[in-house]
Amino acid sequence: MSGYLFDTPKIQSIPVKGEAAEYPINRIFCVGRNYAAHAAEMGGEVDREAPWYFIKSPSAYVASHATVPYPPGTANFHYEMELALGLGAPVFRADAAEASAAIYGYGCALDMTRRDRQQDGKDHRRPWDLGKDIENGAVMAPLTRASDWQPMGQRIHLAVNGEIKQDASLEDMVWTVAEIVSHLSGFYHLIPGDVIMTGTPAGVGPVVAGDKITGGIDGLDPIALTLSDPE
Ligand SMILES: CC(=O)CC(=O)C(=O)O
Repeated sequence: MSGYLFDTPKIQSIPVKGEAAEYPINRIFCVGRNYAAHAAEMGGEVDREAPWYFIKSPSAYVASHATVPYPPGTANFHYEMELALGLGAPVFRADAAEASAAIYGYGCALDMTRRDRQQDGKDHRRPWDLGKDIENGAVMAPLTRASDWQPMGQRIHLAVNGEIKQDASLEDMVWTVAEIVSHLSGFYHLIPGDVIMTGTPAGVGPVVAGDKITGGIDGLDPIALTLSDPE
């Protein structure tokens, strides 16, 4: 082969606290309904048998503190504040201890959602791609290495224009990060660069052009996103 027919998109990467090099994104997995109160506000229940997932394209990534246009194809665009983790070692069919040891770091994330398109998918028993896989819809703040921070029931919160909308504890997660990585490794050969967003607590809601979203998890770099007018 003598090269590609056209230029390929650059690899998306997340800054890491205290590191010059960035964390290159391979895949973005997202856990659905990992907080009972959010499952209830969506009219559902958590699945206690096993976690379940949807996927966002790496090209959906945007760095925290960006200003991005209100996306096309929705009249009900929602924020979802989440804890994200990035893997730093390969794992396949890992137990919880191996899974935990493979986590490179953690960061705040926003799983931006076209709620109307997601509902459409649910109503017609179709996939959620248009609801979840959104350009600029996988927002991530810089990662903190796992050696410097571990999830231990820290506060997770989000505000829109300064008004608190989501406020919970990481202890409320149905599936722990080790359980999630272990379970997902039963389906994929997970590798460094694979990112997992671990689900959102209750209090999701709509945003409009001009809104500023800010969020945080105690001990991690905060996250922000501002919405400008649609293109
Ligand atoms: C019901 C959802 O929006 C799924 C999801 O993104 C989450 O629970 O987090």
